[in-house]
Parts: sequence; C-alpha cells; structure tokens
Amino acid sequence: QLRTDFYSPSCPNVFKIVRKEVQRAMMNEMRIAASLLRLQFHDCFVNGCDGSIFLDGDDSEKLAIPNRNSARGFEVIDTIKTAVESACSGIVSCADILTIATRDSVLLSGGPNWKVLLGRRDGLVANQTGANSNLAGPTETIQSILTKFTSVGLNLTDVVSLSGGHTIGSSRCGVFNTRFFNFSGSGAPDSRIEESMLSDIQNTCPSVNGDGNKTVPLDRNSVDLFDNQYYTNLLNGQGLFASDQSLATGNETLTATTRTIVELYSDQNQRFLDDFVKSMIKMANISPLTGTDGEIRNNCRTVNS
Ligand code: HEM
Ligand SMILES: [Ca+2]
Repeated sequence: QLRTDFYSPSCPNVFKIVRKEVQRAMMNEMRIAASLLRLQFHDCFVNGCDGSIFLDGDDSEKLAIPNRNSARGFEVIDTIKTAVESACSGIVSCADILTIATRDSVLLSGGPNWKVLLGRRDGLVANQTGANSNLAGPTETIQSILTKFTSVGLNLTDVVSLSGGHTIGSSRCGVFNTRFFNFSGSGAPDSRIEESMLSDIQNTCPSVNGDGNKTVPLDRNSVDLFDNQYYTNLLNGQGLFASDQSLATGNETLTATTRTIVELYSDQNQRFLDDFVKSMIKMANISPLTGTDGEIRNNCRTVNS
C-alpha cells in the first residue's frame, strides 16, 4: 500500500526539504544521524511506524524506560516538520518524515541509499507500556531479542543486520558499564571483552562516582561512518553491549547462527549494506496506518484537535 511516489503530486519537494534539514542538523552535530535512526526503530516497534514516539505527555513513549533521557532528535523532527509544512501544509505525516530523515541520515553518514516507501499516517495514541515491553535492552539474550523482532515480522537475519545500526552513534555509560566491572553478578568483567577496550571503558565509565550520562561510541573504531566495522569489532571482542557481543561470541544457542552472519558482514561491507537496506525497508513497513486511518498531524508532538 505504501509507495515511493506517494507525495509526487502533493509535495514533490519533500525529499529536498528533508535532506537539507538533515544535512544542516548533521553539520551542527554528526551524532544526530544516529539519533534519528534509533528513533525510527523505536517508533516502528511500538504500534507500528506511526509517529507515536513523537507525542508528548505523561503517558508518552518518550518517558518509557528505553527512551527516557535517551531518545533524542525530537527538535530536529520539529524543524523538518515546520519546513515541510511551509511548503505543503497538511500533507506529509510525521511518520513519513522520520522514514525519509532516517534514510538521509544513513546515506549522509556514508551508508547506502535506497528508495523509501511512503504514505504512512500518524497514530492517534502513544503506547508507553508497549515501548517498555517491545524494545530490547542491552543485557537481553539474542533469543529474547529475536522474540521481540519476530512479533513484528522480522527474523534472525534482521536482528543481525539491524544491530549494525550500532555502527554509528553513542551510548551513555550508565546503561552498560556493569558489564565492564561486574558482569551479570559475577564480580568480574565479561571475559569476552578485548583488553584495551576493557581498560579504556573502565577509565571512561567508572563504576563508582562516574557520570552515568557520559557517552562513548557504540562502534569504537568508526563512530560516525556507516560501515561494517561494528561486525569486525564483535569478532575482536569489542562489542559495547552484551547484546551486541553475543551475536559473535558466547554460550547462547543462537550465537552459532548469528556468528556466521557477523563473519559474512565483517568480510563483505556491501553484503552488510544490502541486507541493512532490506531490513530497514521491512522495519519501516511494520503496521503502517494508511487510507483514512490515523491523521496527518499538524505538530508531531500532539494529535490534531
Ligand atoms: C537488537 C537490539 C538492540 C538493543 C538491545 C539496542 C540497545 C541500545 C542501547 C542500550 C543504546 C544506547 C542508549 C543510551 O545510551 O541511552 C542504543 C543506541 C543506539 N541504537 Fe540500539 N539497540 C538495538 C537495536 C537497534 C536497531 C535495530 C537500531 C537501528 C536500526 C539501533 C540503532 C541505535 C543507534 C543508532 C543508537 C545510537 C543513538 C544515538 O547516538 O543517539 N539499535 N541501542
Ligand atoms: Ca561505523
């Protein structure tokens, strides 16, 4: 139902406008590309790709545990929406703006280009409970992450290729640093961690008296470039989260399967990029609202009155 030329008659300049605003935002702060990419993941896994993550309020998804003090980029979405509205008022949904902005973020980070399918409409409600339950955490097993992906129609290959989103962006120390000191209550760091990374992160993210909001790169050797370095890191024991590292090493049952894919992507950048695009298109297709369902929000933060 979604189509690449959905806005050709009604807002032909939407691509140019979004591209320009993403470019501007990245000039100001490169990391914003990663933040926008993550927003699409967190939007699509909760009520489908319907812009529900943009809604403000006490019951918002923004205040769910995986997003609170963590999800970012909302001001950039507001800026893009304002620019799009001034060119074609009431035509382009916030959900579609995010989809285009995400593609542009990946492309402008040196990643692949692709044609995005459009025609999503914006949802009328946020789902904070859904955000708390559907989004994966950094200490979850691959099996548990796979279950969450399967329930939105994605598979194990999608888990591995989309985890490659961690090729750009950063994480706060507080969400992962116990792994570097007291891994799952063992009193010791995760033994899979490569030694230079271990001392580096222990220094940057101390377990006591540290600033849990300090950030470190997810892809320690290539933080701003959209490439396959993330997978090479995993093979070298340099994954930041246990959930990343377990795709390549460890004693989980699924690791044998995911490691084969990690090796493939580490070996062939193009294969990673091709699979990432396929998985992104699948993810952006999760239960869109179309036709007369939902609405075209005037302001991404609130439903229309
Ligand atoms: C597979 C399960 C996943 C887990 C457990 C996970 C977990 C996390 C965590 C804990 C953070 C850091 C949060 C913080 O510092 O507050 C993060 C950041 C990020 N995630 Fe994931 N993630 C997963 C999948 C994905 C997917 C599918 C994508 C996109 C395709 C993605 C893209 C990102 C990006 C780009 C960032 C950095 C954001 C920024 O710098 O602002 N993640 N993720
Ligand atoms: Ca990278």
